[in-house]
Amino acid sequence: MEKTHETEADNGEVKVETKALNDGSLCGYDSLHSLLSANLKPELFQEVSRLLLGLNCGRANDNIALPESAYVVSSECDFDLKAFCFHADKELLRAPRIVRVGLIQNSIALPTTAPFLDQKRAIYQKLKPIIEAAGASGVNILCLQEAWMMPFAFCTREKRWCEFAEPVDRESTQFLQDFALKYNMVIISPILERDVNHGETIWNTAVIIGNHGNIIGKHRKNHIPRVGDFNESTYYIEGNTGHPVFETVYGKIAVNICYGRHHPLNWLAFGLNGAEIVFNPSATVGELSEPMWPIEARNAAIANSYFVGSINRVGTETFPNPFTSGDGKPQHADFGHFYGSSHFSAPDASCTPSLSRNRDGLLITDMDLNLCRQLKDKWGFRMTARYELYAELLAHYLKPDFEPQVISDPLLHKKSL
Ligand SMILES: NC(=O)NCCC(=O)O
Repeated sequence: MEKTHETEADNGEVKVETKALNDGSLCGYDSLHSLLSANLKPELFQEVSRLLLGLNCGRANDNIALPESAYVVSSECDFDLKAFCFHADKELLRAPRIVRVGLIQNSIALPTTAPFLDQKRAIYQKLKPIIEAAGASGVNILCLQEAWMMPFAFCTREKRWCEFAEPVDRESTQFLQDFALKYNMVIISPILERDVNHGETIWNTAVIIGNHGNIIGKHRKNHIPRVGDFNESTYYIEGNTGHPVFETVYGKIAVNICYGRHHPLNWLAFGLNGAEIVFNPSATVGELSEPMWPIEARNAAIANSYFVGSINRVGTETFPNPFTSGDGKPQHADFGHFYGSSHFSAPDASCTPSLSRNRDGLLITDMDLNLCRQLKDKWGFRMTARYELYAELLAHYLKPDFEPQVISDPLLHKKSL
């Protein structure tokens, strides 16, 4: 990381100096938004924001005020707290359907060398005030990050980390059920699942806890990465739960876990099943995916006329034994920096500024779900999608004798004069 400073020499020449920073910030700023806002003239920043964040009902996202107690907790417990609002047009025949949605990003609480039970308990302790702040702020639906109850140890390929896996009705779910009940809140809890009834198998799973503290259901990660240090297929395989949409008292929600965000058909399937908000709990690092991060979520929200809540871990998790990435590069003991930057994208192409790149955080956003149908009516993506064309292509593609439809230039191999 580097921080830039402008200095003026005696001859009036402006020199830009850079200073190395290793705190996970962007040149000393906690997000791209704050970097731009601090360095651009207001009229330029407004224009850049218009394109970078889009406009919602013709204007920039409004901030919303939260109870004072939430700000006090965020400063005492040192987590980023931001709150915004997506509006929809007023309709004559339907009342607004406004829900308050929260995303939590966090680093682990103890070194990965600490006893496992201590690590688990410390994460619970760390999350408690953040979840309480969400509840006290009236959050209706809250989503945590991928495998929130453990370090993201899947880079190591060591099987001892499987000990963190739990059946869906166990400790981590019980911990969250109390908050769901206390705050009348739906909670999405992405965990490492152990399915005892199916031979103790392990899955990357999101548990959906209803506002009565009940378990509504679960969804298992559909697409498992084999990229860089993301050696997750050493631990679990592709999910077998399809693309469920969970109808909750606050709206229809679905979960596209991390690497699934690179698969447009995965996003589409949740949309076809009627999702109004799709959460993307993730664990991903700067070097691998940061330029993709804001684009994929925003594109999914636009293409499928739903809201997307993107959550990423924060910080660097260092493991006791070094590992390699199979790319000839030196062995190392961490994934790199999990860059946080959790945010919401809306179907009208607008999105909120992101949470910090290097601090724990809670992002709260009000959204009028009427916006989903309004965008369907406006752009008609569902009506113009030509699904039958693609169904036919895919059916054909899956056959062993498939041949790509390529029309070659008959003069392809003719030498130029
Ligand atoms: N957790 C996970 O699936 N990470 C894969 C890397 C990425 O998709 O950015």
